Formats: sequence, structure tokens, C-alpha cells
Amino acid sequence: MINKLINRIGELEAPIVVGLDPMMSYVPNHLIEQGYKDKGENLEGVTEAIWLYNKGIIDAVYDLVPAVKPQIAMYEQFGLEGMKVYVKTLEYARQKGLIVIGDVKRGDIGSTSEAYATGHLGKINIGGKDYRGFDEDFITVNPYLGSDGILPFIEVCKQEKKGLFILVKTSNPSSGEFQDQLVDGRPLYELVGKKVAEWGELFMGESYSYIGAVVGATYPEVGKELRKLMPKTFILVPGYGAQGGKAEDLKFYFDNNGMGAIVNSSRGIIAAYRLPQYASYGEKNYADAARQAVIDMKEDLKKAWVKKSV
Ligand SMILES: O=C(O)c1cc(=O)[nH]c(=O)n1[C@@H]1O[C@H](COP(=O)(O)O)[C@@H](O)[C@H]1O
Repeated sequence: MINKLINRIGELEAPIVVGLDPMMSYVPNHLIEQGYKDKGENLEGVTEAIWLYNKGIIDAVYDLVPAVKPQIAMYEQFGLEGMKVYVKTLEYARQKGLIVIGDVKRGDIGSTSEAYATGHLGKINIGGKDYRGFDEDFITVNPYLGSDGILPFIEVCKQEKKGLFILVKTSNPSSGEFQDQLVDGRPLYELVGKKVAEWGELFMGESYSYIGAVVGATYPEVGKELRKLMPKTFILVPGYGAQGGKAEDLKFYFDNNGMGAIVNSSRGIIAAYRLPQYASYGEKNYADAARQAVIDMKEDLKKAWVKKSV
């Protein structure tokens, strides 16, 4: 999967992942009304509207980007009805040829991680037949529990040729509270980064490992250090756009061939119609606004995504 992701980024010249984080407040009114009309003014109606919203966005961007990243919390908040739409969204994205990164941020003691890995990446055998749960291509994972919380995910990745993005330095304002603390004089994120690089050696792709890292766009100096520490680790970069991350800050997240990272934008694309520069599209044309936002992001990222001389 990591090789496919890298090839698709190259073909489309778009190191971009569209984050499918459908907050109810972003869903245009006409879709909410349709959802209520079709399924009732309840959890089913709202999640139907969210499904229609996602479908519109996928249809508008699938030929421009290699991947989408549905954030499971945005679906989980609606309970079972939300989870059904999470699954439907994964299936539709896959059908459209997109690589799916499930942003699920799992990680627990070994036996529990094994179950998470089976549910999200692997399969379960019942009566001699294999069944798949969520079946994402990659998922995000939290390394706080250490190796025995991570290795079960890597085992399943090896079996299924799928991948992980392990949190190393997150984009949020409080990320430094723990992640920047010094351990033997070096920040904790460096220790985690080195460990991710080591785990990555357990399952290498052609140029990068199947075991990637999450490094936020909002701490570019850290990104530069981590790129050096993890030369074979593919980086998922959230925090561009809505959280303030800028293309020009991301130069060092990429390698000298302009590869090695993929940048996520969620609100900046799916809710582009609410931004002043796309306001002329109007709510009804939210999907066209999303498409334009992707085209603009692709152009903007050229500031970072260039071949550099060493
Ligand atoms: O793992 C992630 O994707 C993630 C890690 C991180 O450090 N920061 C971060 O924002 N994210 C996710 O990336 C998305 C960012 O959304 P926007 O800020 O709307 O682009 C959300 O789904 C977050 O949960």
C-alpha cells in the first residue's frame, strides 16, 4: 500500500489527503433537509445528510488526490448510525480508487491492539470463511503504550500489506506538554521518532516503510529534525490550513526528490465554501468549492514539494 500511495502521489502530483471530518455544522442545509425528509429528523436523518455530503466531496475530488482520511470521531459521535456512514464512506472511497487512511488513533495493551488491528486492517475467520471489519488501507496509531501496543498492528500490516501512521509530534497547541519533554537531554518526540524508524525496518516498502509517522505542520522546525531522524519513514502531515500550517514551512518534511510526506487538510477542503475566498460558490455548490480548494492546495504545496539539491 505504501508503494501504491507513493505512486499515486507521483502520478497526480498531489501529496494531498482530503480529511473527511464531517461536523454537522458544515453540512449544507439542503442536505440536512434531504436527510430528514428521507430518514426522519433523528440520528438516521443526520447521518444520511453526512453521507450525502461525503459522497459529494468524494465525487468532486477523487480524480485529484490519492487518498482520503475519514476521522472516526466525527462518525462515532452519532453512535451506530454514524459508524454505518463511516463504513459506507470507506467503501465508496475505495470504489472510486482512493486509498483510505482511517484516522482511528488506536493503541492499547498487546491483546487489545491485536483486536483493533484485526478490526481495522485485518480479517477474522468464521466457519472457515474470512470476514473483514473496517478494512482501511492505513490507520493512525498512538504509541504511548510502547512496543507491545504497536507490534500487533505491524504483524497485521505485514500479513495484509497495509500501513500505519504512528503519532510522533502532533499539531495541536498542547502537544509539547508531553511530547517536548526532555528525556536524557532530547525531546520525547525524538525518542518516539527513532523508535518509529526502528519499527519501520520491520516492514519496508520499495523506498519507504509501511510504518509511517504523524508529524504536524504547525511545528516546522520539529518536522525538519524528524525528517533527518526518520529517513525511511513516510510522514502524514496534518495541521495545514485550518490549524495554521503553511506550505512554505513544509519544505523539509519532503525528501530531496519531493517525496516522503502527504499533507492532510480537512476543514480547509470539505468546508471550503465557508471560507471568504470560496464564498461565491455558495452552500449548494460546496463540492465545487472543495474541488477548487484541492486545486489551490496542490498549487500552494509546490512551494514545499520541490526537488532540492542536497
Ligand atoms: O492523526 C491525525 O490525522 C492528526 C494528528 C495531529 O497531530 N493533528 C491533527 O489535526 N490530526 C487530525 O487531522 C485532522 C485535521 O483537520 P483540519 O484541521 O480540519 O485540517 C483532524 O482529523 C485531526 O484529528
